[in-house]
Amino acid sequence: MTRSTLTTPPPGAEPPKTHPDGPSAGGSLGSHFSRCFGCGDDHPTGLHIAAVTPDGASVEAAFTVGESHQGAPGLAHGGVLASAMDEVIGMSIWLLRKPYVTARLETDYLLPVPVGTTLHLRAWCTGIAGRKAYLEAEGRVGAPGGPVAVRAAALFIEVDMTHFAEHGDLAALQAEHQDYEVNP
Ligand SMILES: CCCCCCCCCCCCCCCC(=O)SCCNC(=O)CCNC(=O)[C@H](O)C(C)(C)COP(=O)(O)OP(=O)(O)OC[C@H]1O[C@@H](n2cnc3c(N)ncnc32)[C@H](O)[C@@H]1OP(=O)(O)O
Repeated sequence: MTRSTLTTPPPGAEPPKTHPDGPSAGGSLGSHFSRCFGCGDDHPTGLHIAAVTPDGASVEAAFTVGESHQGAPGLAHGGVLASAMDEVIGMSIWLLRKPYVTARLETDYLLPVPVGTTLHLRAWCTGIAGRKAYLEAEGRVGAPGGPVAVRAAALFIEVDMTHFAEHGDLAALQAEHQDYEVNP
């Protein structure tokens, strides 16, 4: 991965501490929002990514590139692949049960990905420094051990729930996150 210094954990970064309320090893993560483009079951044209955590610390998902994901004829659009990376990275940091948002996403495209290909996605956190979380992801062709087609590195920033209330749709947030108080 040709990641930049901005997505590389600084000296002294700590390993992530997963939350006891998060899924245990082998568990599925579920969707964080039903209309999310990446994972929402109710999104009509979304990616519908469903992930599991093999170890409670990283996430894995399979994503099959469809007709609606094309850029060049018959080949996946790079922005769609970056979205899939962003989604699994976001899922992996959600294991900490703290709200984070993407601040920076770097993507390496190593192989063309034809329509019909199933990418085996994996994401994990490489360190936490204050509000900053450093994360990586990869997409492998055809099998979990297949050739790497896409790699990503990201910087996510921890926010509080008011971020979503102030900038987003508070009613939709409350409808699906009753367990969170916006102003505790
Ligand atoms: C519905 C409810 C769900 C609940 C939760 C569940 C979520 C469960 C999974 C989600 C799965 C979805 C996966 C997709 C995730 C998305 O797509 S999120 C959507 C896309 N991202 C955004 O909309 C974020 C937009 N940006 C912002 O809101 C603000 O810029 C940020 C990122 C919150 C930072 O603003 P801020 O809080 O004012 O912080 P700021 O002081 O500017 O920066 C803090 C530090 O980070 C650094 N930094 C900030 N931005 C950058 C950058 N781009 N590059 C490098 N460094 C940066 C700063 O330099 C600063 O460093 P230090 O000076 O401390 O060393």
